[in-house]
Amino acid sequence: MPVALCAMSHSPLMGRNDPEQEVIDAVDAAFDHARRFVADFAPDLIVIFAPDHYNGVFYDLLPPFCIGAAAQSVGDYGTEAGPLDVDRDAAYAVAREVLDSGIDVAFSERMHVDHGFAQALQLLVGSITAVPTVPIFINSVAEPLGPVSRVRLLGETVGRAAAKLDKRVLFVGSGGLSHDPPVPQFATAPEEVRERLIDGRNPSAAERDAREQRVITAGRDFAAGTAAIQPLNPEWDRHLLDVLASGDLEQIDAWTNDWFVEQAGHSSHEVRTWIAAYAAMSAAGKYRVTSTFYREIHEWIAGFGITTAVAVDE
Ligand SMILES: O=C(O)/C=C/c1cccc(O)c1O
Ligand SMILES: [Fe+2]
Repeated sequence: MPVALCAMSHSPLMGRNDPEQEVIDAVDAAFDHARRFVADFAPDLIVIFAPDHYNGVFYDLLPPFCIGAAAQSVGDYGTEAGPLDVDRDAAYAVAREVLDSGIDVAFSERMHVDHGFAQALQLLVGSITAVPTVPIFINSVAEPLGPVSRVRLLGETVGRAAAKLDKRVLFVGSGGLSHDPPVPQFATAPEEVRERLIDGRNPSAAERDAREQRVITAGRDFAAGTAAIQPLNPEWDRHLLDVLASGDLEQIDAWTNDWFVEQAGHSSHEVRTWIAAYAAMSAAGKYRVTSTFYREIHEWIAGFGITTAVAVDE
């Protein structure tokens, strides 16, 4: 059955700490294009790969990957809260295929997700319930991380499983590109923050607000050039976009996790979601990137990209 792809950066600072109007207009136009692309494709199912930012997944039990058969959005940064419309049968089918292929994916009947999933679904299809989904969490934040080659293999297997579903499947990757927002690192966090990283579910409204305000302020400082945040790396971002568009994804296997951080910041690991989505596309054969948007947006602490791709009939 037909497959298509939309990979996009997210940033919860959108609408809260905005760049100049010309940039907003350009992003809006790119999202309009992506929305038309998705509407024209008319997916029966969205398989979405996204990270979490210590809102749904914590160090009390931290899998590299998790497929949700049911999922609940926490509604951080004003994103839509509540249950996603998860296609449970499809989630089980995908999980079986992934496990059969030897990839030890975790599985959840109550996955908690944050803006990584919700913002992408809201921007592309209007809501977290507009189209049935299979949500797939990819740890991109909490070290230690496995090699990126495993993400590519996960994506390929998910793509093979999706091809057997007899549905029109849109693969979405949500995250990246180069960026290093102040998401805490367990290794360097003070004790009270560590406790939150281990078991931080259901923060009070005041706790959530304080945390979000800290990131919004960091975005303002970054745009003003006064934040101690690793710079964006547009050259690295464009190289990644070129590699993904080339279809030669195996070259990514040689990239080390340290290299991602050196080049593009800790949260550049979020491009794992793009790599998985493109690898899923590759399982159906050759693909062609049909649109690419890229801007450095300091206000949103993001090398900000949006791409779409279609399968090529051979
Ligand atoms: O506050 C967080 O949890 C994350 C914020 C953020 C900021 C900019 C880009 C991103 O991908 C983010 O997740
Ligand atoms: Fe993120």
